[in-house]
Amino acid sequence: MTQGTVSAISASPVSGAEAPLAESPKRKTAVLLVNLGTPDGTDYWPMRRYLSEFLSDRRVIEWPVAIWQPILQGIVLSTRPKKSGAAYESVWNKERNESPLRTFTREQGEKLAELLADEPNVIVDWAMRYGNPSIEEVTSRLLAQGCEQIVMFPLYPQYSATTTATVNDKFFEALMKLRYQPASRTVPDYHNEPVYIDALATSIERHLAATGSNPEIVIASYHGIPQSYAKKGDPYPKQCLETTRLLRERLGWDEKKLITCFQSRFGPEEWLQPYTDKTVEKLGKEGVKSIAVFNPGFVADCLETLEEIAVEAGHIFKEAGGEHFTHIPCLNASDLGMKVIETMVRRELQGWI
Ligand SMILES: C=CC1=C(C)c2cc3[nH]c(cc4nc(cc5[nH]c(cc1n2)c(C)c5CCC(=O)O)C(CCC(=O)O)=C4C)c(C)c3C=C
Ligand SMILES: [Fe+2]
Ligand SMILES: [Fe+2]
Repeated sequence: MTQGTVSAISASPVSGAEAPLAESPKRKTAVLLVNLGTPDGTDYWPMRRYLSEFLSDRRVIEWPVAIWQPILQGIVLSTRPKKSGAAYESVWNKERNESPLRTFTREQGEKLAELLADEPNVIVDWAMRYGNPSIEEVTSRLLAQGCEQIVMFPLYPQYSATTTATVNDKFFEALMKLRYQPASRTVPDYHNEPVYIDALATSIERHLAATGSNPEIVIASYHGIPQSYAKKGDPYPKQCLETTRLLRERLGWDEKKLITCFQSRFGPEEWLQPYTDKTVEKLGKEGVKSIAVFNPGFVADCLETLEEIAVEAGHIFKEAGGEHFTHIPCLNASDLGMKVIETMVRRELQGWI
C-alpha cells in the first residue's frame, strides 16, 4: 500500500474533526449469579441426591474414581444424608421450604435486578452448582428470553478450583451443548477488592456496636480445602490470608486481634490449618472470655455458618470456658453485600451495555 492511499483513507471528511463512531446495537445481556448448592429437602433421598452430585465432582474430591465411588456410594451416602439432613433441618427456612443459601441467593438476584433497573437490556437470574435451579436450566431460560451475552458470576470472593473452577466448568459444559452460543464472561475472584474489604469491615464494626460486643479476639473463619490441593497450586489459602491482612489494615487491628482459621473439614486428609473448632476450644481453655467469628469466604449464610459456626463453635467455646461468643452474619443481601456484587457485575458489563 502506498503512502498516498493511507492518507486518503485516514483523512477526516471535516477538516480537524473525528467522524463519530456508530453505536453498536444493544444486545440483551444476562447476569447469572451462581452459588454452591443446596438440597431440595432435608429427608434422606433429597439429601442423598444432593450429596452424591456434590461429592462426585472431581474438582471437589480428587481421589481416583475407582477408589472414591465405592466409598461414596457404599459408606458415605448411607450415613451422611441423615446426619447432614438433621443439621439442615435446624437452619431450614420453613416458610419457603428451602435452605438459607437458596433464600439469600434468590434475594441477591432480586436486589441486583433492582439495582440494574436502569439497564433495560439486562436480565438477572441465579442458579446453583449442585441441586436446583441448575446452571443448565437457568442458562436455557436466559437464552430463550433472547440473551446473546452472559456475565456469569461464581459467588466466591476467594478463588479455589473446588468452587470457582467447577462453577465455570459446569457453565461451559452447558454451553458445549449449544450450536449458537452466547458471548460469555466470568467474574473473577475479588478477595482484595476495596469494596469487598470495606463492606466486611463495616459489617463487623456495625455488628459489634449493635450487640455491644468487645471481643478479645476476632476469627476470620474460611471454609477449608485439603492441604494437598494448595500444594498443587490452588491459590485459595494465599487469597484468604490476603483478605484477612487487608481487613486488619482497614480495621486497625493487629495479628493477635484478628486471626485466620479454616472450618468444615471432610474426610481423613489434612486440611488447611489452624482449624476453627480446635482454635475456639484452645482459646476457651487458655482463658479467653470473649470472641467473635465471621465468615469472609461465604457470600451468604448457610449450613456451614449458621450451624457449624453460630451454634457448634459457640458451644465448643463455652464448654471450654469462654463466656461471650458472637457470630457476625455474612453480607447476604444487605446494602453492603449488594454494593460488592453490583460493583463486580458492573465492571464486567462494561462495553456490553
Ligand atoms: C469434601 C470436600 C469439600 C471441599 C473441598 C469443599 C470446599 C468448599 N466448600 C465451600 C462452601 C460450602 N460448602 C458447603 C457445604 C459442604 N461442603 C462439603 C465438602 C467440601 N467443601 C460438604 C460435604 C458440604 C455439605 C454439608 C454437609 O454435609 O456437611 C456449603 C453450604 C451449602 C448449604 O448450606 O446449602 C458452602 C457454602 C467453599 C467456599 C469451599 C472451598 C473454598
Ligand atoms: Fe464445602
Ligand atoms: Fe460443616
